[in-house]
Amino acid sequence: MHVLFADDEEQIREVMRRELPRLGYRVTICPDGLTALDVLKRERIDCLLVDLHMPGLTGIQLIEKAREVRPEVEAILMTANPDIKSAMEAFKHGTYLYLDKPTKLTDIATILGRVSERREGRRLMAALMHRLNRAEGKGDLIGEHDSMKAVRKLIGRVAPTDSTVLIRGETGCGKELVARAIHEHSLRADKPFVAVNCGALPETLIESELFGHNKGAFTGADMTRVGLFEVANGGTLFLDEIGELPLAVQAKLLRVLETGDIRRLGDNENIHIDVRIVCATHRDLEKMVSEQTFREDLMFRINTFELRVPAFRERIEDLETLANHLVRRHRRDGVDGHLFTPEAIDELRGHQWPGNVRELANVIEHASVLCDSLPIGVEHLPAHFSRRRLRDDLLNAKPMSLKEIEQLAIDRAMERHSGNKKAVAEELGVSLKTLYNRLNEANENDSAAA
Ligand SMILES: Nc1ncnc2c1ncn2[C@@H]1O[C@H](COP(=O)(O)OP(=O)(O)OP(=O)(O)O)[C@@H](O)[C@H]1O
Repeated sequence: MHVLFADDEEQIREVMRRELPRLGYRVTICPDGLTALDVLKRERIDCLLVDLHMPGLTGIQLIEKAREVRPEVEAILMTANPDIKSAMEAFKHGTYLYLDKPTKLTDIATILGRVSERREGRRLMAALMHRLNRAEGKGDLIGEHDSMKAVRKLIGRVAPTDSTVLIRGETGCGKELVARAIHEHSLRADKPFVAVNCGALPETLIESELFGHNKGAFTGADMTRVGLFEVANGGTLFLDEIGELPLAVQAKLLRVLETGDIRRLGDNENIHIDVRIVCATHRDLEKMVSEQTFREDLMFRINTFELRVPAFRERIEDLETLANHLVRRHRRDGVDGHLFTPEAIDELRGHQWPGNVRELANVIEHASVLCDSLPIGVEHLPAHFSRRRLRDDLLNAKPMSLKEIEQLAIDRAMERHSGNKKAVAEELGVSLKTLYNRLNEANENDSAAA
């Protein structure tokens, strides 16, 4: 970390010149604010450690100007005459700490250590966001089918309100993506979007995950933990698979939705939170209400606005656009031109997609790994696609002899592996010699027939 230290007191400058490098930091020392600003314009400074009163430019003015040149720079202000007014002004310009002078070297070492960790945390966060965007895409809802246009229109309507939204649809059809889009188009877009899968946590954990707990609240609670409602404060909490929520937690959730207050496990105090709730389910909540496994009052509270995401097979016309989008998520190389052969698109279009777009995303990931250079062909798709095609061929064909069926299996495998006989023999479980014999026989039969 490169630290810029600015102070008009020579003695303290000398101490810092000697001690900061010992703590492992690169350091530039300046006698006043103007010189410091000059350095800031030329060098990549990570952290400012500056005196408040300096000739030319005060510490606060320096921090304010520094934001224009290096918005990400960390700033610590020191003063021998602290007062609330200057402290508030300093914090307004994003000062991290306001310190009383003289400050002990050990304290400066601790504070710089914290700043360094904070910077690392930010870097890690940026890297994770980058990976997340690569893995999940930027959250664009792809699809030009009328049903998807209608979904986008509804998102545009409901997003700017604070209404609770219930998203319905089969598993993998894009409910979380819709929830994210609602958040991104809302007035809360710059606040957190927190997603929790209510079905993925055991009943004992879900409550503390949502509401948090105090140290000692239950066996194993060895430290206080903030719940996801608090993490999402100001933003949106997406409760996926809401139908999986145990009845006891449903009652607590209803209370939170009605009062806006949560209480950590083991705590007596209420905490007021401002969170927009978006829920999703693939279950039939009405049926669950009649079976008394889902609270009717909670259902009425969460379905203020309902949005149904159509199953992928109902908008299969979007397959090619979606498939292209998903390939781009995985490939770093040139992704222009034809990404799929027409045969591969036909294969994909013929599938029923019970796992919806998630299933397509998995198939595309599989194909992307196998395909060295685009376009993706039938041979890159998972084996069940060609088995399905073989089965369809057999079902639709007129009666065939065993020999003809064998020949069809060989033809399909040859297509799949682009004529690579070793791979074909392996897949069909025969030796290379047997495969050559069968191919020769087929050629002889073809010539005889001609
Ligand atoms: N319209 C779409 N455009 C682009 N990608 C999509 C679309 N729909 C779904 N996906 C992708 O498909 C995958 C599954 O989507 P998502 O997680 O939103 O589905 P879900 O309905 O919430 O699933 P589950 O019911 O299992 O929670 C994700 O990788 C998502 O990015």
